[in-house]
Amino acid sequence: MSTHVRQNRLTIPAIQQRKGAGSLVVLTAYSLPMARWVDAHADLIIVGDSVGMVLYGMPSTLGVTLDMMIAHGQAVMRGAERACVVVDLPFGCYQASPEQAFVSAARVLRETGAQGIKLEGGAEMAHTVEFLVRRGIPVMAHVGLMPQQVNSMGGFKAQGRDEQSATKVRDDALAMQAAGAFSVVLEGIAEPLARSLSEALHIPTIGIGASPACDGQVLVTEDLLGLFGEYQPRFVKRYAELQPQIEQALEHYAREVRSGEFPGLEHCFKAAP
Ligand SMILES: Nc1nc(=O)c2c([nH]1)NC[C@@H]1CN(c3ccc(C(=O)N[C@@H](CCC(=O)O)C(=O)O)cc3)CN21
Ligand SMILES: CC(C)C(=O)C(=O)O
Ligand SMILES: [Mg+2]
Repeated sequence: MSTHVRQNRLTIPAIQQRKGAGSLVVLTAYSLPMARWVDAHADLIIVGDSVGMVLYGMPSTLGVTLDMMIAHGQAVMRGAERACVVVDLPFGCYQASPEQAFVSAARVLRETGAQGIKLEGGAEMAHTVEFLVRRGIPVMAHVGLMPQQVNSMGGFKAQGRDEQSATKVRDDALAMQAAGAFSVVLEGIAEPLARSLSEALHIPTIGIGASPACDGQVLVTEDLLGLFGEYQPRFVKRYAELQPQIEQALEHYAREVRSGEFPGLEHCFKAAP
């Protein structure tokens, strides 16, 4: 029996090779139970820094730390066994230098067992991505609407809607591909731009608010389950409304505790005979 390298998991090269071979299913997860549910259906799981907004109520992703990402990455790795898993590098742990990015990314891979990292940025991050990739760290790029740049963008605003902005997004994506990224997330960009980029690039494009022509699609899992109601970007489709069910169950429990209906004797331990 093999005691090491248990690899019935989709690999990074397998994901990269899926270019043009049917849509990749990508979802986020932050916890063990969500990772188990998602693992049955997704090719790739992203442990997103959106965790800060979805689970911690932060106003943006800027408050998320590397320690938080590692803790959530560990939980997800315990729950997922067949999907490929990549972890977002959070704001401030990779932008300063290629060396800083390497130390952060190495911690993620070493402490979580995830196969790759994702980082936001375009041409300005190309040198860093090349530095990581040449040292054995698979990098997923993320261009277009970059939530970690919310302050300079003045909000979560779609990108690439005019010629100048489209040229910037295109240059960013091409720079990430040239630097060796195995795939690129296209977030919040004009549809025709996402379509033409998906045709132009030889690495798989994963769209969120991008285009059906992307090589894969990603959504924040809580968004599609109706478990996150703070805001609703245009690109979210709700496949379930779980919040009312949770509210009803909790209301029922509270009512039964107050009326004395719960717990029944069947929920209690008998004395020793
Ligand atoms: N739950 C969740 N889902 C996400 O998709 C997500 C996060 N959190 N956190 C990190 C970023 C932030 N994202 C967001 C958040 C809001 C909008 C939004 O409200 N967009 C509006 C207006 C866009 C515009 O002005 O151009 C929209 O209607 O889509 C978009 C992306 C995407 N990411
Ligand atoms: C939506 C995905 C791509 C992401 O970056 C996140 O969840 O943080
Ligand atoms: Mg993210």
